[in-house]
Amino acid sequence: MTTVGILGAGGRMGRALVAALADEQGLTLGAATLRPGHAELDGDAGVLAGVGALDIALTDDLAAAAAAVDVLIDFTLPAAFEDNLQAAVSAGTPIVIGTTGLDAEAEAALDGAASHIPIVQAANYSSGVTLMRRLAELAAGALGDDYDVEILEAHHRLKKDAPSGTALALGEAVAAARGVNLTEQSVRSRDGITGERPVGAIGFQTLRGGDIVGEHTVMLAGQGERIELTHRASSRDTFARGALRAAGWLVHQSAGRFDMEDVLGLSA
Ligand SMILES: NC(=O)c1ccc[n+]([C@@H]2O[C@H](COP(=O)([O-])OP(=O)(O)OC[C@H]3O[C@@H](n4cnc5c(N)ncnc54)[C@H](O)[C@@H]3O)[C@@H](O)[C@H]2O)c1
Ligand SMILES: O=C(O)C1=N[C@H](C(=O)O)CCC1
Repeated sequence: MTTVGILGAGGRMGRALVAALADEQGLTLGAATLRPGHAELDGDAGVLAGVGALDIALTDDLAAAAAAVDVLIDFTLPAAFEDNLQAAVSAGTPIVIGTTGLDAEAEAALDGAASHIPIVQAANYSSGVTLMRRLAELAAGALGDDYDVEILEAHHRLKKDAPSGTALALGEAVAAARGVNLTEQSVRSRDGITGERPVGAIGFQTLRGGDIVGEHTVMLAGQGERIELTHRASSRDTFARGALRAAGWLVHQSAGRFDMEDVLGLSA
């Protein structure tokens, strides 16, 4: 049995992961952390997740949690990321990263850590979005600059980062297909007299409201037609199941940096 440590077990995704683990074959909850000062510290992780007692106490002792399990899963916040990664490296424990909104410094830290431990990172652990990235790459490469790409995303009102990590990953797929740099081609807002749309721009539109779990559309608009690739997540369980699948796969890998395409066997 593979033991899993959930970092940020009090969050929306943390609770979804603990709940999904309760009926997952071959994986079991081994540790669950909360941020220091959290009101539920020392409580039971299963009770907080709404699936009944699992006999795993919620802790803020990151080092002990990392040392106690076979694999860690991090869906927290960028501010917690550095400590989480350092704890994984110090304990030699593989880690699955779901946290989005990471900056260039955090990405560089990931590169360094990947020479010590196996790491999977994905902005979206659903199989559907993993396939959609491939479809977006194929469509953008085939259609070229005559088709304007706009990436639309919608999430719940509590989401803290924008555009979503998934939208940016879809943008990277389009940029790779076109052989351009995403940062140089991105248009993230429009207001006032913007002028005509630059050829080759990759636009991002962000919507926030209510309890929307996560929706993404890649629109490729040409003359007289447009294609729209859309993914709608209706439950966080789809992200949680994907991350658990990644965790089960990661414990059999050597040190290195992987993504969800590697986990699903879609890598070229
Ligand atoms: N990759 C994916 O498939 C996917 C899916 C959903 C969400 N996400 C991302 O996961 C992250 C979390 O999303 P969420 O909706 O669960 O947010 P959330 O705000 O509900 O949860 C984040 C949790 O992290 C906790 N936290 C902060 N610092 C901590 C620390 N030092 N130790 C332990 N816990 C700490 C917070 O207290 C909070 O409970 C976001 O970055 C989000 O974009 C990724
Ligand atoms: O709820 C969130 O936050 C989500 N974040 C990920 C992202 O930023 O792409 C995945 C979808 C849900």
